[in-house]
Amino acid sequence: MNFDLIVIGSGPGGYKAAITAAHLGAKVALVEKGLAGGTCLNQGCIPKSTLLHLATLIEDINDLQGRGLVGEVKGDFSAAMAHKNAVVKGIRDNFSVWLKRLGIQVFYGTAKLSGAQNVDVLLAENANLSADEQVDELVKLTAPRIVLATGSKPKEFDICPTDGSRIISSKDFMFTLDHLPVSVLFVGGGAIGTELGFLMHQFGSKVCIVEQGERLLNQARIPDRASNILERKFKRIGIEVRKNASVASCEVMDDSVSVTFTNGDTASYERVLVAIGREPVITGLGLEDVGIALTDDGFIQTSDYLETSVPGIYAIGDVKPGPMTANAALHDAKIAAANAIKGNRLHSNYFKVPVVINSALEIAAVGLTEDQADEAGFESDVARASFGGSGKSRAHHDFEGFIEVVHDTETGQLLGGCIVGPEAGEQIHMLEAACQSNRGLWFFKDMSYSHPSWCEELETAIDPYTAAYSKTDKMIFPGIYADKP
Ligand SMILES: Cc1cc2nc3c(=O)[nH]c(=O)nc-3n(C[C@H](O)[C@H](O)[C@H](O)COP(=O)(O)OP(=O)(O)OC[C@H]3O[C@@H](n4cnc5c(N)ncnc54)[C@H](O)[C@@H]3O)c2cc1C
Ligand SMILES: NC(=O)c1ccc[n+]([C@@H]2O[C@H](COP(=O)([O-])OP(=O)(O)OC[C@H]3O[C@@H](n4cnc5c(N)ncnc54)[C@H](O)[C@@H]3O)[C@@H](O)[C@H]2O)c1
Repeated sequence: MNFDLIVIGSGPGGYKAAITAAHLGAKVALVEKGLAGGTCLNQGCIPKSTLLHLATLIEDINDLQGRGLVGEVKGDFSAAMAHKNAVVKGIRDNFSVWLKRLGIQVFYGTAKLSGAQNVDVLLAENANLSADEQVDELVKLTAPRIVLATGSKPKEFDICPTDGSRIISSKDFMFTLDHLPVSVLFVGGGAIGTELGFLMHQFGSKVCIVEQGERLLNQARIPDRASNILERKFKRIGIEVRKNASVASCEVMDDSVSVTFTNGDTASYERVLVAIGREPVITGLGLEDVGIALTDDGFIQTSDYLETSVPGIYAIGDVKPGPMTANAALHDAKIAAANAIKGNRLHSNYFKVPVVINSALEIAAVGLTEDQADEAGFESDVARASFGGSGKSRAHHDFEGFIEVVHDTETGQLLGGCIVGPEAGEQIHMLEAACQSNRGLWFFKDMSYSHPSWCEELETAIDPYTAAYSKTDKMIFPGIYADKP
């Protein structure tokens, strides 16, 4: 069967690439061997967001006790997991219909490259089909362009190998955990440790996070201030954090896991959840047969156009180097699909892609941090505001959080920033748009805001700086302030 484009994997990378190509007029095949929607829909973003919404509501409602609300709210973990399953199933059941409407042909089966323009699909043992619907059939697809979007899986920790029961991964958490453990140790204080750790704490588990690095969320794009405020809140609400530490040994007992930490301390937990990162899914894809080069750590190597070492084959999302987020996979997908159909023109640029963590505080960042801006040669400065004094925070009785706006002191160009606080993951789009405009700091000055709103603090943050630039008479940016000397 001939197509213009074959996409392997139906996660956010795969489905967005298929849709983008279909919108550009291409005849597209999409192949999926597991559950439609990939990691993000079935064991990542969507189920996590469903559960964390409940966890945050528990906190918000209980924080307002005695301020017009009475009756404490408690989580029901089993019911929450059932609700999460229904939400995910609802989206997944609609998946094929949605893609079919766009003219995309979906094949449920395992794909393997059999040439630079050929994909063999074994239609068998498909999780989306019932036992009677299963077919064991090889379908041969051809297309001049192929997109690999096969995603990633949890990394194993050899000291604590997962058994799907006492020692689990985030995948086991999403698929098999149906009751709330009394206590949980999270190995890894990254995105999963901080998000699922907060979630389980809110439902009533006793949570400890052990992180080998010197801070939580130890990634370049999240500034120290954001990690620190989250850690302080964890301590305040009773989540234990062990930094610069790991697990030295781990023994599974009848009803618990006995753990010795690297500093010699010992403790027992009902469950251990290992979240020390993820690794690309490449086994059985036939990459060696067609000569696709890998990086030293096993990701599919790509050019800035997201093309692999074999012309016409692209790789996107978690399976290639770069941020392992749905946000990045969606960004990649638009670029790779457009390049595949229209010729290589677009480059990936992860500074444009926000990172958002939904934990005890919502943390969102985009662009360059101050350190990254300095390293890149900018004369950077950081404009700051805290939410504590704002009308919205007082109205909502929700005072924690801040805004940092990184900008170039020479030109006022916005370079990036971080927002910590309510709806940070929504507010960050304002900062992202501002960074992409040539209005610099004036972007926030020119806006009219609703009041009270969280976003008006963006103007509060940059106010002292625009005043300073006005005095220099520099008219670097167009806009209502720059136009009127
Ligand atoms: C607990 C958790 C929470 C997360 N929360 C967020 C979040 O809130 N926001 C965010 O941006 N990111 C989040 N992520 C990360 C996000 O889920 C991933 O970055 C994203 O799913 C990657 O998309 P992808 O398309 O590259 O791969 P995936 O979503 O992993 O999809 C790959 C698909 O390819 C299929 N496949 C693999 N091999 C083959 C083959 N040979 N033939 C056919 N099909 C194949 C797989 O079955 C899978 O369905 C989270 C991850 C986890 C684990
Ligand atoms: N909101 C989101 O965007 C979101 C949410 C969840 C997951 N994800 C993505 O999924 C991927 C996997 O998440 P993750 O939390 O597993 O990885 P991560 O890379 O975010 O964090 C892993 C953490 O584990 C620590 N670690 C590694 N080995 C350790 C050890 N032996 N002992 C103690 N700590 C150790 C690392 O220092 C790191 O801080 C990430 O790349 C992340 O981007 C994204």
